[in-house]
Amino acid sequence: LQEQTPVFEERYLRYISLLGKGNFGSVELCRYDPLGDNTGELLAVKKLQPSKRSFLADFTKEIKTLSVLRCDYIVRYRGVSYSTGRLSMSLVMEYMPHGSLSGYLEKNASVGLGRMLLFASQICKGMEYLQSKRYVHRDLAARNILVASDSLVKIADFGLTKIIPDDKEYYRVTQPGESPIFWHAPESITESSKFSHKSDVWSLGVLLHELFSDCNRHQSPKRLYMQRISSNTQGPAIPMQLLFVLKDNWRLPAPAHCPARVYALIRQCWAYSPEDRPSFSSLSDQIHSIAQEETL
Ligand SMILES: C[C@H](Nc1nc(-c2c[nH]c3ncc(Cl)cc23)ncc1F)C(=O)NCC(F)(F)F
Repeated sequence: LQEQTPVFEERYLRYISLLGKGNFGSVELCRYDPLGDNTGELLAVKKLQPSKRSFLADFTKEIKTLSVLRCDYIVRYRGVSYSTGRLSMSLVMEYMPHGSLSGYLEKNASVGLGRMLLFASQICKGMEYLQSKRYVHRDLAARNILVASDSLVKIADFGLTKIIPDDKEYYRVTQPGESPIFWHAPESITESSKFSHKSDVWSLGVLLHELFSDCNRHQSPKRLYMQRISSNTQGPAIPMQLLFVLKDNWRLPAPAHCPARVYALIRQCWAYSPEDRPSFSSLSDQIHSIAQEETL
């Protein structure tokens, strides 16, 4: 890791509570309190479960990914903490007091159109920045957006992020883990498992659908897709059934109370062929003009 990686001494990281679990380990709320007087700052510490070597390699890659990112709309990396005892390391990030966007919207159903569009444009700007670094997030979903304040959200969870090689326009995944296929573009679901900035645009469309459904789990992408592909399919049939309805040009229906112009924008993100999908900067512009019209 680069020498400028700040190191937080484990002995001053005081555990407060568990923020959440992932298949890698867990994220804990800690206070970094070297003075021992509770004046230290709150931090989110991602602890890797003591596990297989591959996890450590991926973890180090995630740390390298995050450490070069400097953007107001991306969760801020703070450094690392080494635990001598367990010979493992933790990733230290800024703590976002309002938690994930999905949790926030379930708690605050009164988020108006103006703020929804503000959140959408912030996520687009964060994705524009990621694209400028040739990063493909690959796991864009409301559960992976964090809420800093009532007017600021940030993209988080770079565990699946890949860098597109300079000579290519996409990244091909060899070992797709348990992928969130209901957020994946068709070309990422088929055997080719291709991921690009345009497949991130597809996932952003699904994220906007969640946003304008207030992340209501009864209208979640997974629930709606499973209803459509007749929920009696189990196992391997699901990706194929999903591809079938997408090829047949079926898409998630407009969420209740979703303005027609917003749903039209979401549908652009779900163009079957990647090159027909808009760029993040075009999406930002369109969201901006919708915000001006709709909130007049
Ligand atoms: C496993 C962890 N899960 C959770 N994290 C938090 C959280 C609150 N505040 C936070 N501040 C900084 C961080 Cl990194 C997480 C949180 N809240 C609920 C969770 F279930 C996680 O990383 N989730 C991915 C993402 F960060 F994108 F939401």
